[in-house]
Amino acid sequence: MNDTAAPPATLLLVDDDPSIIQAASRLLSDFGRCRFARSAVDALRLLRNEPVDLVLLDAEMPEMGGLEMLGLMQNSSELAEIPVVLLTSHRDEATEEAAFAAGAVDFLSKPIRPGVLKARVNTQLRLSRALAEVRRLSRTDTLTGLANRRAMQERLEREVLRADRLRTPTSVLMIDVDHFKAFNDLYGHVAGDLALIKVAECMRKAASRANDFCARWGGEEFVVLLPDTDSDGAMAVASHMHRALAELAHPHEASQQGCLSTSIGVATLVALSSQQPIESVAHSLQDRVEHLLGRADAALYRAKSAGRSRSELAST
Ligand SMILES: Nc1nc2c(ncn2[C@@H]2O[C@H](COP(=O)(O)OP(=O)(O)OP(=O)(O)O)[C@@H](O)[C@H]2O)c(=O)[nH]1
Repeated sequence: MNDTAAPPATLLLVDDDPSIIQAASRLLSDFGRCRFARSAVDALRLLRNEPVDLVLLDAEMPEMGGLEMLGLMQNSSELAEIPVVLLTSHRDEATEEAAFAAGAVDFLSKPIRPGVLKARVNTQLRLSRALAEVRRLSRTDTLTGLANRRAMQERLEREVLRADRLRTPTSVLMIDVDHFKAFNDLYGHVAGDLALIKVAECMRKAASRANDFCARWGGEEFVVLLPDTDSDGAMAVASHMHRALAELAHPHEASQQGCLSTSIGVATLVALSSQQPIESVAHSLQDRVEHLLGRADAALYRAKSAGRSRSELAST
């Protein structure tokens, strides 16, 4: 009944009754790994430390019940998207309604009926995998496989918040392919698409730290986010990008360089000083992200005007 072609899942069983945990983990072992917790507090700790695909949660537990735990999960950005199936010995409509209102994806009454449990778990795992794939696709640029503009916007906002909290600098590169209209006109759109894929590969090579994040911003324009990176570091990454493209030497006879090149605008959000409280930052998160991108864009414009195939650093 379970989806045998699917990758193994991690299920978390939360119940204060060890016999339920034992029975459920035996029934569900075909789906992958079963983790268990005897209380909501232990379950929340585990969820914060390891990835879990589905939670089977007992509604009635001492100290903190399943509904309360579900409420905490729904209010946490890290945990809200993990599907939760609520298990309860109550069969009344009000309990079922309360489970769905609290954010449960399904509801099962005890005693557990093995066939029904397996079927419901199978359905929820398939749904959550499909949803994860939709989410991934909605954040990916299909041509280059890089993140898309929407994913970069979200990441930028998260990164600016993180940088404020940790008082670290953050930089962005705004990258635009030089004379790309002429490239398309000369070599055709298919060759143009292939060139964009090559540019994306060079970008990945140049911005290679684990937290560096590259996205296609639109058309032949890209943005790279460099967490924990000051302007010197960002200019160094920009140089790596120019070098990677020079080594690639992809012909572009309509450009003065003779090969594919980019112009880059670099902007850095300087770290808050230790005396500056986070609350003193006057502008909204969106305004700060826009301002940072605006500075990178203005620097990119200067790089284009100064002859292309170069980087310019935005003043702070
Ligand atoms: N092949 C291809 N071309 C694209 C894609 N997206 C945008 N373009 C083309 O990129 C070109 C961008 O042209 P412009 O904005 O005039 O800039 P440019 O020719 O690169 O000139 P500079 O930026 O000033 O160096 C346009 O011809 C777009 O059609 C794409 O996905 N594939």
